Amino acid sequence: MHSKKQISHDECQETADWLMSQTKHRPQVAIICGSGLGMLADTLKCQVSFAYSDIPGFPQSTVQGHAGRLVFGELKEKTCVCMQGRFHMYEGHSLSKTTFPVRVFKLLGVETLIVTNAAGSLADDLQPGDIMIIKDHVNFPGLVGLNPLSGPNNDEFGPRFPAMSGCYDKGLRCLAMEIAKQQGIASLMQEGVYAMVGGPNFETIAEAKLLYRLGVDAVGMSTAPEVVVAAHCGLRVFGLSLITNKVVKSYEDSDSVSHEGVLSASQLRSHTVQQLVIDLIGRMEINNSKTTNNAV
Ligand SMILES: O=P(O)(O)O[C@H]1O[C@H](CO)[C@@H](O)[C@H]1O
Ligand SMILES: Nc1nc2[nH]cnc2c(=O)[nH]1
Repeated sequence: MHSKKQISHDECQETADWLMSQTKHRPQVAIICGSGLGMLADTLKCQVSFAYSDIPGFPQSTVQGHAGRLVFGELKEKTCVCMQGRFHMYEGHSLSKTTFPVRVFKLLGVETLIVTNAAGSLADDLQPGDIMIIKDHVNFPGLVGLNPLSGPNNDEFGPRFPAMSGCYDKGLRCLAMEIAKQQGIASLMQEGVYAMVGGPNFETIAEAKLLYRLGVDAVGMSTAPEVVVAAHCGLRVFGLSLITNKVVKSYEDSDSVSHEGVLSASQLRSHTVQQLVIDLIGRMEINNSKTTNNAV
């Protein structure tokens, strides 16, 4: 399952070329929507969308709440591409497949990647409905060698040993907090550390206690591989976790988490997340110039 075989630069290029032959949109910003957060894609103007099953080389989404569509369009004068549904390691995709879209985005000319996810909170002061700006992550699968960059390095994308110390852009984190204050939602927001675990089961109480002691603020089953690959190829990254549940970390607590609960909690706040992301895209500066906007 976790084959070391990397998807080659040529294979990524083939998919990018196919997409560029199907739409004149040339995205500057890519957005990966977390569980239940796919409605963000519906806000794009002049939309052109593709089912993942129609895109050469693309894996399929198998998780409820991940529609499986790639949507191109305009948002606040910027050209965007939005993944309505991401790929997770636990679905059985290799990590190279899981992160394949990120490299395709790079080849499409994307400069900034926005990742969103639904996550459980460990921090005492993060409640369901809160939004955590990801300032750093712990990539548990990566720490034991389940890393999308394992295998021969693809020098065309980036170096063998990429630094990860600044992988969540500080300027965008500050801008998001400023926007949250202006939108009156600052009380819902704080920065924190996201940990990726392999899933698909949720945490045992002992695992939850361990994560808590390690200083992890929120936990989920995605995002870190995408961010590692994005940082490797020089994309600027911004990440948000929508807190959908408290992780049960006491044997006295009879609460239990479910994916259905995660989806309904994320839908309750999806509009707030949307507004934040829309304004962030509107206010962020992009270095590469826009090549097209009005044609589909
Ligand atoms: O990380 P996203 O895709 O938002 O999804 C989160 O929600 C699912 C569990 O309910 C897991 O896939 C977890 O990673
Ligand atoms: N691992 C994990 N992933 C989640 N995604 C949403 N909530 C959770 C959670 O509590 N744990």
